Amino acid sequence: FEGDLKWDHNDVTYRILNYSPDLDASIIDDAFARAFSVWSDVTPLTFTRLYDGTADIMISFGKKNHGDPYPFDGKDGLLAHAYPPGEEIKGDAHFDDDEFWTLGNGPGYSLFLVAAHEFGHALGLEHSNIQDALMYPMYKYIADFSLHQDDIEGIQYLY
Ligand SMILES: O=C(O)[C@@H](Cc1c[nH]c2ccccc12)NS(=O)(=O)c1ccc(-c2ccc(I)cc2)cc1
Ligand SMILES: [Ca+2]
Ligand SMILES: [Ca+2]
Ligand SMILES: [Zn+2]
Ligand SMILES: [Zn+2]
Repeated sequence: FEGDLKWDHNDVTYRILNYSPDLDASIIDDAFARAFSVWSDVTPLTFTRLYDGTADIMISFGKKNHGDPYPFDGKDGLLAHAYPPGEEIKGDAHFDDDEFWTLGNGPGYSLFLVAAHEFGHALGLEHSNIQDALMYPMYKYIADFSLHQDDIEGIQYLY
């Protein structure tokens, strides 16, 4: 998944291809929009939602084998993955629908937090070794989330 690529345009587009049954569609739409604004707040990037055709970041939920060489693994373990910027599958974000997607601190994983992390990868970021950074490789629930300086430096280095 690694690549030191970045988007060659700032007006990045995304499309939500399908939904998880765990949350209302409008809640999922909003979680993704908020996850994109985490990054647009600190860069010249804009994120525009498309409802058909091909967008840079094609978002989908899937289970186990879902059409690429990186199958998901059932509940827990792998939560999601996103490809670094580029054509076709590059930039796309896939979420494991064997997870229970939520927003609060209850059981399951925060779709907002995981999406914000995945979109970091979709923009070209790799993992951080700072525990409080969004791009740290381990999921943890954060109530009132804000980007860590390391995340900001990383994305501003690229864009
Ligand atoms: O890191 C990921 O994006 C995926 C895919 C992946 C696995 N190995 C690598 C190595 C390099 C990049 C991505 C991945 N791994 S994951 O176990 O599904 C995972 C997803 C999100 C997070 C995460 C979410 C929210 C916060 I805050 C911090 C980490 C940790 C781990
Ligand atoms: Ca793409
Ligand atoms: Ca999983
Ligand atoms: Zn995939
Ligand atoms: Zn990651």
